[in-house]
Amino acid sequence: MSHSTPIDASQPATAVHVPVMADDAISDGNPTRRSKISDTIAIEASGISKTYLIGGSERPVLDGIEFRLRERECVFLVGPSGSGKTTLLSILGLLLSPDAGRIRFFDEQVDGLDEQARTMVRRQMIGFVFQRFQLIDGLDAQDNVAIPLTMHGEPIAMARKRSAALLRRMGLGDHVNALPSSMSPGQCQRVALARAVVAQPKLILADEPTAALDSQSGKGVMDLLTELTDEFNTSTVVVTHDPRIYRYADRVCEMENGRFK
Ligand SMILES: Nc1ncnc2c1ncn2[C@@H]1O[C@H](COP(=O)(O)OP(=O)(O)OP(=O)(O)O)[C@@H](O)[C@H]1O
Repeated sequence: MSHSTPIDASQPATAVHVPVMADDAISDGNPTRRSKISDTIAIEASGISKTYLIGGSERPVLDGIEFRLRERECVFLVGPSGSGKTTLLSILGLLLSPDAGRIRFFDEQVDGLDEQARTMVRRQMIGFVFQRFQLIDGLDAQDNVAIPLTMHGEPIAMARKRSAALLRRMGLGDHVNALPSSMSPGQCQRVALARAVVAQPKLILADEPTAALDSQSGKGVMDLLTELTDEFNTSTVVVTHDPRIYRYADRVCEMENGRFK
C-alpha cells in the first residue's frame, strides 16, 4: 500500500492530464472536467453484496455492485432513499464489510483486512466528509484540521501551521481559532473539507456534503471540493440527493434497490 505524503497547502501538486477511457456506468456527466481524469483505476469494487438482518429477517441492500472510480474522477451516487448509497459508500470507505465482493484501491486488495489494517488504510488513503460535519466541538478549526496530520505523526506545531495555512486559503482566515459552535454550517463544512484533504488522501468520500447547507454555502463547498481534489489528484465519491450540485460530477451513477440502474 502506498503511503500518502502530507501536503504543504501552499504548494500545489502537479496536475496529471491523461485521456479518459470509455465509462461503464455513465448516466450524466460534466464534460468540462473529463480531460483531467486519469486512466488509472483508483477504486475497483466487484460483486459487492450486503444484507442486513432487520427484525429477524434478512434484507438485501446491495446486490452484486460493480463500481470503478478513476484517478481524479468525481462520481456522484444518487437514487431514492434506501437504495443503498450510504451502505456502498461505507463499504468503499472500509467502515463496513461487505458479505461478498472484492475491493481494490490502486490495484491493492483492501477487502478482507483485519480491523487494524483497515484503520491504517483509511488513515493513509481516505478523507471523509459528512453531512453533519462531525467536527470535534472542543477543538478550534485549526486543531480540527490538524487531526489527520498529527495521526500521520506530524508534530503538533507544524500541523497547526499547515492547517491554518489551508484554512486561510479556503477563506477562513478569520476563523482559524474559532470553535465549531461559533461558525455557520457552511463554514463548518469548509473546515471539515480542509480536514478531509489536509493530509492529501488519494480518495475523498463525501456523504451528503451539502444537505445541511443553503445554496450559496453548498456551491462554495463544492467549488472548493472540486478545486482541492483537482489540485491534489484526489478521486472522489459523493452521495447526494441534491440536484443543485450534479453539475460538479464527472459521472452520476443512479442506484435503485441495491443496484445501479
Ligand atoms: N445498520 C443497519 N442495520 C439495518 N438496516 C440498515 C442499516 N443501515 C442501513 N439499513 C437499511 O438499508 C437500506 C439502505 O440504506 P442506505 O442508508 O444505504 O440507503 P441510502 O440510499 O443511503 O438512503 P438515504 O438516501 O435515505 O440515506 C435501508 O433500508 C436502511 O434502512
